[in-house]
Amino acid sequence: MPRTARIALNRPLRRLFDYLVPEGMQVTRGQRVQIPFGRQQLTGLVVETDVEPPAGITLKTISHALEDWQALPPETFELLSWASTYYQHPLGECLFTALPPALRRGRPAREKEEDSWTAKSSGSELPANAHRQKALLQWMSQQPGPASTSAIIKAGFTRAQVTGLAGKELIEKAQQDHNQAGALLSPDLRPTLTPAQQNAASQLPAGRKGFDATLLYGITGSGKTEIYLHYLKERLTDTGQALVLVPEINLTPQTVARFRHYFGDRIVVWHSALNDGERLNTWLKVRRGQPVILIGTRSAVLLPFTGLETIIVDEEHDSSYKQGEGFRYSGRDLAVYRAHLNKCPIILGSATPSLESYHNARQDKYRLVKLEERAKKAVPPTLSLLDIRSRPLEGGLSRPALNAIRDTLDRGEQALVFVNRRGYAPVMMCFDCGHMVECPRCDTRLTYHRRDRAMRCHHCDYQAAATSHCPKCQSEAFKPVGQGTERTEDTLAEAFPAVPVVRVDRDSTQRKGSIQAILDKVNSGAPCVLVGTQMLAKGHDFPNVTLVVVVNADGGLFSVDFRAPEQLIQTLLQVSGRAGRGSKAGKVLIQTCHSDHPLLKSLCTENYLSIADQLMAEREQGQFPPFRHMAIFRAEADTMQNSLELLDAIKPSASGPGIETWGPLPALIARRADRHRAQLVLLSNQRGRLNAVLAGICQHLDQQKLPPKVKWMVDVDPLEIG
Ligand SMILES: Nc1ncnc2c1ncn2[C@@H]1O[C@H](COP(=O)(O)OP(=O)(O)OP(=O)(O)O)[C@@H](O)[C@H]1O
Ligand SMILES: [Zn+2]
Repeated sequence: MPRTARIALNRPLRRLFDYLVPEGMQVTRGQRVQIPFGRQQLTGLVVETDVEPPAGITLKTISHALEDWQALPPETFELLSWASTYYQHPLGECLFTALPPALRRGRPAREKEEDSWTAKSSGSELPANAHRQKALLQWMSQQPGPASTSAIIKAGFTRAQVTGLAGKELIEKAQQDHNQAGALLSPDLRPTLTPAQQNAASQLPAGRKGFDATLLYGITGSGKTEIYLHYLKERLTDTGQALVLVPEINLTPQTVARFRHYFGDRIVVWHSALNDGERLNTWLKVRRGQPVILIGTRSAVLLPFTGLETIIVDEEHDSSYKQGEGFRYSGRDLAVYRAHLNKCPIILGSATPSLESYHNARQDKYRLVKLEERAKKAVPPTLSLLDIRSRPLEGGLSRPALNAIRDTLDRGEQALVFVNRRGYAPVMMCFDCGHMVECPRCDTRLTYHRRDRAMRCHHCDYQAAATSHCPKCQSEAFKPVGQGTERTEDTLAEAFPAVPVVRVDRDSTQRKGSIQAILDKVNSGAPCVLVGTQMLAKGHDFPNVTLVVVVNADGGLFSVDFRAPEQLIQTLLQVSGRAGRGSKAGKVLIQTCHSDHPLLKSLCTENYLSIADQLMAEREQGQFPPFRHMAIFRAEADTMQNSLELLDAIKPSASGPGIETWGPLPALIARRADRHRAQLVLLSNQRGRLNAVLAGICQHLDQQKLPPKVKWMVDVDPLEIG
């Protein structure tokens, strides 16, 4: 009998393709092959061999194998195929997500040598008309480190300009930067664990064999990173691999530097800022089984480890672990499954654990280890609510808050002001006719960005020039309403002209290297005020920040999303946790119009776990996750009717014993980028049953001929509803 293989393609298709295997070729599951497909040659991945092809079909033959080893080793393959079923995402796309872009395109799996460059001059010696070369030098001087040739070309310059500058010796070749920063620290300079840390560390799994999950609840500033380092030092063998998942790398470069102090070159990083060459090289290192400790964001969980000995997920509650589109996996949850497959321990660490993980700990599925003291001599900050109902505000800040900032600066310390919104103001309103400027493509208002005189939609890419009068009635009583980071920045700059006011949000950190410049300024310790969004809440360790002001805590208090209270508390505690991490005590002022709200009150008096217990009771009462499993079918179409019709049609198959459905209903933002969105929510306490129902509906929808403008997707364990 001729040999056959079943192949997955990088296509959104819930089907696989059978091919003949040429005489003498060895193929195994997970291997890359080149196949004829229509008139093209495509890269495929072998899913099964020696299959029985459907009768009556003439099979084509595999052209060749791209290598004689499996690009996806067995555990990685199994992880992805499990994820494909769990998240109801086509297997081909899941598998290809785990390959670096070069390998997806069928390129050879060989290390890519690439030159990187640093500028040696500002270009003053260049002739006046050498505009592009000057621009390139300027661009290079703004980069955080050496720039690779491909990054330079990606930024719009040419290879000729690079060779030109190199010929004039205005730039020079450099060592690649990504895996260099942070040198090995001599062991006697490493901190010894505090007694509280030692106690926590002693409860971590001793053996290396077998699945074992720990939830490490360590308050902000308790030194969880130090625990991870000691743990790895003790448990990891010289030949083993470790995976450390983090929500963000670029925002907190000091975390990687601390790992390098312990492990030097064994540390490799994986994140979205790597170029294709760096991705391929790192991927190959992991695939070859080199004993790396890989620090990476979400998708690092899909790397082809072959000798994984332990996994750490830092800030495990962070929503960035969940992929928001396409293959909507949770990096944290896949990490847990990966630890199962690898039979290795996993540590999930956070000061504000997700209710999902905490639920697992309460059910004894995870061991709970607590670390409730700050490292060094720091004490947790004191939190208080500042009722702003009848207070005049300047740029969102009340007098007492401004006074507290002044006192902090006068003492030579730093203050951090948290605002939940970037831009200048969330809406522009006419005080004559009441008109509020909306996005023409979405059911949202436009945010006013004063720095670049624009009004932008934060939900689609729409933008318009800002005007000084109402576009509807031409009145000049046309004003910004509400707070954004830019507006608070202006108020602070005016109130404290003698100190730098540093804004940290997606707009101010877009340029490469800007985050580093900001961190350098703050780490110098000189008095300054930081103002920013969420970005400031994440893992930073600024020892001289002693005051945190939350401009408005009320956003999440009355949301329809059942996760909103959990997320609000997590954000407030994380941002509060930036205060008083050094030797000086920290203080947190939370401005609110609801100072008698029980949730905010408990924030000031109770620890996170006891608040989590209360939130958990509410979840249990409403039978929300983690007490039931949730999935959402979303539909998008040119009209709301089309979206609702699609969901109405699947509702009967979604409703059955053991499954509750809500909807279909229009989404909270019903129109987004001119697409009308609706959703159908499914809830069940039987994961298997829910999964089977989802699979049936997906299969059915795949076979439907839908109108061209109608799209659907399924989100399992969604983080956002609405
Ligand atoms: N045993 C120790 N001795 C001295 N300093 C320590 C020790 N452990 C941690 N630190 C210091 O304490 C500070 C806080 O540690 P770390 O950043 O690891 O906290 P964390 O638990 O990750 O906090 P968060 O959750 O708020 O990000 C750091 O500056 C770290 O260097
Ligand atoms: Zn829009």
